[in-house]
Amino acid sequence: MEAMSMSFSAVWGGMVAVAVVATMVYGWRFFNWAWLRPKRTEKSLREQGLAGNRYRFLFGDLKEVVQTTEQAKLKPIKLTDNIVPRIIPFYYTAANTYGNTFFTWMGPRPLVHITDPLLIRQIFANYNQFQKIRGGNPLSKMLAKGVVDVEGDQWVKHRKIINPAFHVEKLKHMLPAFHISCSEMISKWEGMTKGGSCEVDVYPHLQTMTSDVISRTAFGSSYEEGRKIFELQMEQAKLVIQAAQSIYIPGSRFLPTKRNRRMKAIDAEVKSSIKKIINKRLTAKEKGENTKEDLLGLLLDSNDKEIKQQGNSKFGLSIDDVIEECKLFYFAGQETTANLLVWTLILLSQHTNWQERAREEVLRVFGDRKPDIDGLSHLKIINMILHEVLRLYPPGPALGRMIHEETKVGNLTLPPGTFLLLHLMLIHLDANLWGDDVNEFNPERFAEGVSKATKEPASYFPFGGGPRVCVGQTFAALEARLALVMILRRFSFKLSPSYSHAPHTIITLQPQFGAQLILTEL
Ligand code: HEM
Repeated sequence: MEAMSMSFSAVWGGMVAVAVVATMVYGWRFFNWAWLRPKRTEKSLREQGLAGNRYRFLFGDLKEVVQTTEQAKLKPIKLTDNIVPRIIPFYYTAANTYGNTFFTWMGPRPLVHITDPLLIRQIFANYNQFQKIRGGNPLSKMLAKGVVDVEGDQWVKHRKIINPAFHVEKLKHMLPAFHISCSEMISKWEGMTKGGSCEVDVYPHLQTMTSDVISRTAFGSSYEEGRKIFELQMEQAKLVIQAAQSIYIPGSRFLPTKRNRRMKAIDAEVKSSIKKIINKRLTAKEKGENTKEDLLGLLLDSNDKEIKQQGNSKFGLSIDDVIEECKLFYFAGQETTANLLVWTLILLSQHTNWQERAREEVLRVFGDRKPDIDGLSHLKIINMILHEVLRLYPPGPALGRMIHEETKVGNLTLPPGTFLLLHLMLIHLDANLWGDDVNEFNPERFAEGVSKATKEPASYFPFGGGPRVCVGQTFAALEARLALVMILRRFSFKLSPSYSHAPHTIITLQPQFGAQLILTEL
């Protein structure tokens, strides 16, 4: 009996000892992660001459970034004001305090801010070393994975299969789908103006149009189902942003919170809808039916070709991969193009001389004719205008990267795990690069092309750069040009007195209170 009780207490004692050691190990790891490592990094960055914020336990600058952004969003600004302090108030103040390259803290991670165009070009070129930011809440991935979410050989494989779907030769066949979506929007506006003028918040209309374009071009005849997917993806985007604005506690994605449950339900529904569309398509293909030349069809074809060429299915995408790519097209291609169009209409409302010049060009090139790919590719004034809008209002004002091993960036040596923020917009607004009129809307600066518009040719990055440059760039340019042609031909427009200038970012750069314009039928 005594022996039994002794062995019980020995076991109990052992368990307590294990628990104490485990607590100490995890406690130490946590302390190292949340305090010692960031402090060591801070010391090393300062020793290398880089200025930045003092590290604060666990949250770093996260709370202030959220607070200052919320604060900035409370008030609209004047049309002539610099928009940077409203969009990234915290980083704007830090840049003014510390200079061009500096660091802040994203939780316990150092965030090094880069505003040197040559350095950014190097980072884009070395895409294996400088990868997309990972970590945080794994549920955020539910919005879209696909090609944006892979690195190294996997990225090469995805990109190789996706690229052919976005060749201009293929996009040509999507022009009718662009045209239908755009005509629907124009008809709605005609219904509102009834031959005269009226105030329209054009932003939601442009969003519907660009989502319709993606629904039609991604899934062809199944675009009604595509629309439903789009709505679900929009809801998911809002939930992902909420999740991204808080520190992620490992394992908390499994908790049955309202947000977690909704995110998982949306993900399941989106995946199942896309799977149904794909299965229908595969059955049609097996029967030898003519499958449409939409993004999904092109993706499936390109995938088949790659597998046949390499003789092994591991070189192709799985059906789950294809689903993720389709989800990604909504996310990557819809808001971005809607934002480009909405800022274009806002700027042309202010700068009516450019609106007139653009309209003259449209009437000269097309008259009443249906816009074709040739004409759209030769619109010089419209092209200059779109370049200038993307300079002043890039849909992605800054891009994130991270490093996984000690890496040299310029003359800095950064530790593994460092995040980098590449400030495209700050470069687009740098007077040293663009001249004293940098804050003015002046499409003329692009009259001789992008390379002649700045003192340093590699200073314009609305579509990113290097091998991971936006795959949908020509798609977006074509869609935006066509939409502008159709709008300019039918309406003149100016800002309504009820418009408040309030650019803000929800992943992309948007007008916070909409875009109220007075449309007048021509
Ligand atoms: C005005 C419209 C658009 C802008 C300004 C834009 C901007 C960008 C930027 C800046 C990147 C690079 C991101 C980074 O390096 O971290 C990117 C990547 C990407 N974009 Fe776009 N985009 C637009 C339209 C589109 C469209 C219409 C699609 C597809 C339908 C699309 C699909 C993608 C994809 C798939 C990637 C990831 C490429 C990769 O990682 O290899 N984008 N875009």
